[in-house]
Amino acid sequence: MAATVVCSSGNVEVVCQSVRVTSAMKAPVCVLGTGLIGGSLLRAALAAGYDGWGYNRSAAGAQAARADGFDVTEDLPAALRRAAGTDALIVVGVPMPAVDHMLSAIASYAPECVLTDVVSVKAPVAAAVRDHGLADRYVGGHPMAGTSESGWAATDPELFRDAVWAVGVDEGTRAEPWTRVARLALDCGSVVVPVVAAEHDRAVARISHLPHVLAEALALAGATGGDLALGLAAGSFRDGTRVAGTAPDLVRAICEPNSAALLEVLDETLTVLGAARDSLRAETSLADLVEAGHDARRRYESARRWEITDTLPGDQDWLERLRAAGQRGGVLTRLS
Ligand SMILES: NC(=O)c1ccc[n+]([C@@H]2O[C@H](COP(=O)([O-])OP(=O)(O)OC[C@H]3O[C@@H](n4cnc5c(N)ncnc54)[C@H](O)[C@@H]3O)[C@@H](O)[C@H]2O)c1
Ligand SMILES: O=C(O)C(=O)C[C@]1(C(=O)O)C=C[C@@H](O)C=C1
Repeated sequence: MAATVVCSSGNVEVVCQSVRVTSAMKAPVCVLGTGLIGGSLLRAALAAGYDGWGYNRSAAGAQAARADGFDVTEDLPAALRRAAGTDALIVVGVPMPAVDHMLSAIASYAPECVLTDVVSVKAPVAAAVRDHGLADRYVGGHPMAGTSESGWAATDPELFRDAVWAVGVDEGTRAEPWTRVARLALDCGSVVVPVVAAEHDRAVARISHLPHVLAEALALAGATGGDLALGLAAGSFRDGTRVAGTAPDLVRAICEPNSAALLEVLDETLTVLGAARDSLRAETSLADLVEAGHDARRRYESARRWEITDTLPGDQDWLERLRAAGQRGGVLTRLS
């Protein structure tokens, strides 16, 4: 059934006609790592009519998913053998340090399946995929959604609703696997931003990795103020430190593989903070920082994405055209 869908969340607002999709078009998903993101993806895909199963390294994690009625095993070769020789789409849902292990297993047990991932950095995953000889079947992915919680207990099939989901348009990407990954993102309720790995990594250093580092620093500043400071803390401290509640190992796995881009934006930010410090020391005004920051926040709030309607995977020059559209704020909201 075709329906009008309005997707609206923060700076994402698009109106689209959904397309007729039958369950026969939906090849199964095999999710490696059923924590917050992989587990939410498995649940969202099943809710959208996909078949699917998962792997979790811990018996307790797999058991928790099974208790909720999901088909999750702690046997990685078994999960992959089940995908081998089928049209299953493999989704790598683990943190960056565990990616190499997943790719080795994929190369051994399911060498022909199309694969994607949800990892927060894209160039390091793409390099690992090349090292394992899997590049022709890989399309990078990154759902821009999450919480500070971890593990199966935190999963939510609605996590990706109205989110943006970055899908890689790097040199050599093939149309058929790209379409499958983009369709999964759309079926999970997201809109798709086409982006090349290096540009993705520079962008997320600014809007995700720097905020994680600043949240840690802000949490420290508050805690150093002792009981009184923490007792007085209200909205600004709560919002600014929210992601410091994320598991430390995961924050490191998100930020450290993107160190070059993160260093660049950290240096920029230190310069801005240094100027604020100099102003306060000289007892002059904070106006420069505050007015520029206020304008920047308004730009974010009023930014509107637009729907890409003139390019589909497989069209002539589709990779270049999708890439250019993504850079200009375009999103794909449907695939025919
Ligand atoms: N948390 C977020 O907000 C967020 C958002 C978008 C993308 N991501 C990315 O998604 C991926 C998963 O993060 P998450 O938030 O779901 O974390 P999580 O801790 O909730 O889940 C991680 C999963 O990976 C598994 N895992 C970890 N190390 C492993 C290893 N060595 N071998 C096998 N399995 C292993 C864990 O058992 C768990 O199932 C990461 O790459 C992260 O960068 C996270
Ligand atoms: O909302 C959160 O809790 C998140 O941390 C999600 C968030 C982010 O916005 O920075 C974290 C890491 C990602 O790779 C993508 C999204």
